[in-house]
Amino acid sequence: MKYVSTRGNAPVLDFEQVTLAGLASDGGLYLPESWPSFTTEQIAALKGASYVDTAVAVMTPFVGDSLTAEDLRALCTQAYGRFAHGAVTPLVQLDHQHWLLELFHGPTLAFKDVALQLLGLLFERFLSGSERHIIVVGATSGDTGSAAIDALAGRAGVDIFMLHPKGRVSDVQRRQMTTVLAPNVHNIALEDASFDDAQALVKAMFNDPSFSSRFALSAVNSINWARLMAQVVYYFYAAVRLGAPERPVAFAVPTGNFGDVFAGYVAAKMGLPVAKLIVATNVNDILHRALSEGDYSQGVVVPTPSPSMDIQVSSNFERLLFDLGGRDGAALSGQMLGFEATRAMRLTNAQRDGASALFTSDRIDLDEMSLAMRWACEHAGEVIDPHTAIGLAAARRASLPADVPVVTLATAHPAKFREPVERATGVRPTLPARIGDLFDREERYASLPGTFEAVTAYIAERAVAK
Ligand SMILES: Cc1ncc(COP(=O)(O)O)c(C=O)c1O
Ligand SMILES: N[C@@H](CCOP(=O)(O)O)C(=O)O
Repeated sequence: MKYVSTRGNAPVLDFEQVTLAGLASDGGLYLPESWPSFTTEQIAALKGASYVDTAVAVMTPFVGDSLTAEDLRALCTQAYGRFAHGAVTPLVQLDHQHWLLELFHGPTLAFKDVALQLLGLLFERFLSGSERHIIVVGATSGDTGSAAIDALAGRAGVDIFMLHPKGRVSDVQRRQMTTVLAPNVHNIALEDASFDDAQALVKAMFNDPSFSSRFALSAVNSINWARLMAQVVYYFYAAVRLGAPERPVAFAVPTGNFGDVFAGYVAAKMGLPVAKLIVATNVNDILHRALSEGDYSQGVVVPTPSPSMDIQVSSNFERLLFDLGGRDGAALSGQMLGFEATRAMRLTNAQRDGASALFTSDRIDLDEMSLAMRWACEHAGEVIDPHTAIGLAAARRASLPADVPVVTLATAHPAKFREPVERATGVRPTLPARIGDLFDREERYASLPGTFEAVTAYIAERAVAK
């Protein structure tokens, strides 16, 4: 499998290269040069398959020659062996039509672990036997940071610099990052910044030749293709359990950077019968406006009780626009450069029509989010986190035929967001025993102004050069 950049002007790479590269050198994002396709029989053969078996089957076409089948299986077995549930991503039924797909049974209690546990092992595998030392730079609104740090802490050949917006992640999320004291982990709290500012700084580091030529930069955000590839798996795993390939299934996805729901789009392109992908946003609703009105214009980020979705520039939307716009790198590059200059763009008719065939969207406000948490607790006995609640609220409001199962992606454990959960439901979720002492652990992080100069100077002082 070969990978091409959305902006059409970067080298074509194989899977190993694309995993280590992260962002494309032309500022674009990599994606496969064509979508692998599964027949109905191949999907039916996944019935009863374990999570690891499903993962191997779904990811094999993407890894190409970079890993043998045995290697891929061994890495998946190791990555998913750390999950606290035997099904890895279990389904829980809420009522006759609605299910939760619990993606938070990994080490750091959010869906990010599904991909990042594997990505950490892929980095190790691809770096082993070489002298290379990679510098991972990442941005987090709370969950990617802890999952990436857990996956990379103490690994040889890697340093990780993780930027989070100071005061805009939950206390549990912050401590899950800042209490990891391994020498290769560097947490940076950006003062007066949003996640979007942090993400823009990360992209600027890749795009700045004088900085990026000094270090072997790599990415753990969903700009890295390998992240999305691993997330495609649970769409297959869930849909097959609910009747695919004979019965189409809809998914409601709490959305911010558009990575998780883009993985659903990839699953559909591969032949999985997906009835609808419901993109659920909080009041930071750039994606809802883009999908419902064609208006992709950046608003001011409003802090909410679902901080991981407080995002107004959704990196992976570029991948969708590229694919829907006929994969014209030059045209997409022009569209994205226009957005970068004016912070606004209109979707083309082809992009809008293409998106509306599969996607629908909704914007969920604070009251609707709390009501969904209360409904899940009172009617199904499930305590859910604010992000999941946004997905569930949109799922319950979507108009879908009654015979289509609707799966809401449960993206985080409620204990990561104890205050809003307790306010809505009266239940204060407890931290799982393995991190029960989180609030007794020592924290370490640097507070920096959110400027390119301050952050790159800090990294350059500590990072191993090429
Ligand atoms: C708990 C949680 N839910 C939903 C999202 C949104 O996912 P995505 O950014 O892939 O759209 C995030 C952050 O990515 C998250 O951490
Ligand atoms: N919600 C994320 C934001 C970054 O998203 P990513 O999927 O691109 O890594 C977070 O929790 O950090």
